[in-house]
This record gives sequence, C-alpha cells and structure tokens, in this order.
Amino acid sequence: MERARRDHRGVTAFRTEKEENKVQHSGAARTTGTEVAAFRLVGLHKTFGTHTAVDHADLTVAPGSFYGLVGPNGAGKTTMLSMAVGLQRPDEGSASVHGVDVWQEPLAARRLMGVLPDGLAMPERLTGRELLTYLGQLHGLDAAEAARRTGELLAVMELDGSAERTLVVDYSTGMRKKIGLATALLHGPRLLVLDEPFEAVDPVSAATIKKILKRFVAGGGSVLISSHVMALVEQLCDTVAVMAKGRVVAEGPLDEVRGGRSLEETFVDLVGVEIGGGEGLSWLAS
Ligand SMILES: Nc1ncnc2c1ncn2[C@@H]1O[C@H](COP(=O)(O)OP(=O)(O)OP(=O)(O)O)[C@@H](O)[C@H]1O
Repeated sequence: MERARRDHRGVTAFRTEKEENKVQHSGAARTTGTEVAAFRLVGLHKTFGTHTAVDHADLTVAPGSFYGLVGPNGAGKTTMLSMAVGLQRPDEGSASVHGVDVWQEPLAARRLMGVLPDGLAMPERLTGRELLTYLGQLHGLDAAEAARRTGELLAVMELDGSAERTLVVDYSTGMRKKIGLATALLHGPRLLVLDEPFEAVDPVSAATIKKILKRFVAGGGSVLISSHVMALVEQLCDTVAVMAKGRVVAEGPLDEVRGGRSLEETFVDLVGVEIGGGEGLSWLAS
C-alpha cells in the first residue's frame, strides 16, 4: 500500500520544473482572464466517402475535470478523439489543449497531452523498459530522469518482474493498455486523452489505473476517457458527453446529464435504441 502510494505520487510529480515553465509559457500566454479549457474541440467534422463519421462536434474539458465520453458502437468517438489529438486530419474544425492549437502548434500541443489511442501503434520488438526509455529520449528527458520514470511506471503498472523479459509484441491486450498508459504519462502531460483505457484490463489492474487517474486529476491534471462501461464513467467522471451518430447529443456535469436516473437509462434514451429481447432468434431456443 505504502509503495503504491509512493509510486502514484511519483507518477503525478513527473513534470520537471523546466517542463512546467515551458507549459506555463505556451498555455498561460493565451489566458485572457477567462479560464482556458484543458481541451476544446470546436466543430470537428469528418466524412468517409458519403458517410459522416463526426458531424460538427463540440466538446469542452475544464481544467481539473475527469471527463467521460460515451456512445454506441460507431458513434464516432474514436474518429473524433483521433482528430482532436492530431492523429487524423479533420475535414473541418479545430482542437486546442490549454489554448494551444493541436494542428497549428502540434509539438507544443503534444507536450501538454498524453494520448492512449485506439489500436495503439508502437515499436513492439522492445521490452516495456526499452520502449519507455526510447520514448523518454524522444521526449528529450535526460537519461537519469527517463530511467527513474520508467522504473516507477513499470512498477505501478506491474510490468516489472517477470514481464521485464517479455517483448511488447507478446504482451496481452491488458498489458498493452497498461504500457500504452505508461507511454502517455511518461512526459508528465497536463491532459490525458484515453480511448477505452479499461478495455480488456483485469479488475486489479483497473483498480490501479483508476487510482493513478484520480491522483492525476487531484494533482491538477485533466482526463478525458471514452468508455462503454457506464458504471465506470459514473464512478470516475464529474462531466460526461454522450455521442450518437457523429454528434455530441448531451454534455455537462454527470448529475445534470443523467437527471436523477442511471447513466445507462439516460444513454439508452438519448441514443434512441430499444433494448432488444433477442426476438427473432427462435433457432437459439432448444
Ligand atoms: N478509416 C475509416 N474509413 C471508413 N470509415 C470509417 C473509418 N474510420 C471510422 N469509420 C466509420 O466512422 C464511424 C465512426 O467510427 P468510430 O470508430 O469513430 O466509432 P466509435 O464510436 O469509436 O465506435 P466503437 O465504440 O465501436 O469503438 C463508423 O461508421 C466507422 O465505420
């Protein structure tokens, strides 16, 4: 327990003074008295052929917020998030992190955010330690600092010990999520954008990740997660957005959005699906 607490503190205390100055310089310069959003998506739009995947979507994550994005399969969550973090170019719209435009100032924006994308692509013929060490160098961390952070992250994610000898290519799906989250945290970002961070993660690891994320928010960071698990979003998030057919159809404080009901009931109402009873599958009955 004590070790875990110490480790978690280590994770949230990752930003060095030099990086903090850089962050303040790029973000605060744009502060004009009103609060600058941690993450602001404005009019993001994307079509694939004739299909509109994301339809002029807006979304605002306040600093210090734990934000949950929910929506049915194919609603456009991954497409919207990948445009918002700079991985996929939008047809229209913009995204900014603490006032820094993701598409106009990509390097400054990337310094401010840690991203766990869907279908993570990373160098896989490396162990977790080698991967984090390599990425630490790419982020410009000095060798000692990169080694310290790598050691702490591997310990917190329980990817040390016997896992040390496993190449990332041979990781289980849950281990890949955890190393992905470690890569997102490594450079000490102010915002985390995590697409389905709990998918395929076992309950013990999920509890660890929840603790890390809560601690990150308690330390002043902001988190945006997408998830299909309503109970998890209700447990963690203070603000939610519901997405359907490429649009953000509801956004606000959790209690306001669910209006005295469960998030699941609200979700089903908002996305307009009827819960099927499996009618028509008569051949399944014995
Ligand atoms: N590269 C692509 N080419 C064509 N269509 C795409 C592409 N990427 C996404 N789409 C389509 O865009 C829509 C939104 O997909 P997206 O993956 O963003 O949804 P999602 O809300 O993340 O779904 P899920 O919850 O199932 O992960 C879907 O209809 C999908 O088929």
